[in-house]
Amino acid sequence: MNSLTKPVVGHAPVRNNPTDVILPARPESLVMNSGETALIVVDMQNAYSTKGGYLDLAGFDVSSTGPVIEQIARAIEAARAAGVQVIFFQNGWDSEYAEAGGPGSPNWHKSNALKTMRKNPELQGKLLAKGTWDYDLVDALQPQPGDLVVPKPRYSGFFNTAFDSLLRARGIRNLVFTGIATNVCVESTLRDGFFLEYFGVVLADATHQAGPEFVQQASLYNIETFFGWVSTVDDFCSALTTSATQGASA
Ligand SMILES: C/C(=C/NC(N)=O)C(=O)O
Repeated sequence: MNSLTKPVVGHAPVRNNPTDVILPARPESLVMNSGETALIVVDMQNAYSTKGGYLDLAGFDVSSTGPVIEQIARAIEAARAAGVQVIFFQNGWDSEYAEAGGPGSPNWHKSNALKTMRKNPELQGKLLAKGTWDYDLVDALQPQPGDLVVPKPRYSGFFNTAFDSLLRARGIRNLVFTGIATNVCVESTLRDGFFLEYFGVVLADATHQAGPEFVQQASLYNIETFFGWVSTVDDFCSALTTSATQGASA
């Protein structure tokens, strides 16, 4: 049975409107109204995808993030053309790292960015601090008018941010995730969204893990099996194009 012959689920489970999109996904296809859907671009900053950025300096492999950036650019273009809200997350803290928390915060102990700076004092102030190259979104993925940018201080984009309010004010119920890292901020945000009744889908080929390849597979397994759905950039782009064509001829 392929994904299209499986049951179709979603917030709008009957396709009754030209702006409804059927997105092939695992474990089953989803019906999503494009006006109730946002494309989420998680932390596509130099820190997470560029050589010389935080993840690279902390010893994680970022050598294959180039194709992921290209896939995200395709998804963004298709979303903008279809009127799907694009939301960029940007992870990090103020230049004094007050928002990162001190020793009283588990974040201070677990953040590999903070640990890398403590081990290499010459890097102090350079990693994930607002206003630095490391914090900046990569050149190839820049917000345009109409997109939203949400700064976030922890792995989950729902924590201490305006994200949930921005979504609820716009009637958005479906979150289509891209970005880095699948197993950290993407999965954390998708999981929190699940608890808040959002339908979360990850475009697997527009994401990249922090760590060995098996954590990418583990995250996708977790999402497909417990928290949401898994699709691809090709399927997302074709679903939006098909819906636009049908809307135009309706
Ligand atoms: C490891 C890590 C991941 N962040 C993310 N954007 O998924 C971090 O921020 O330390």
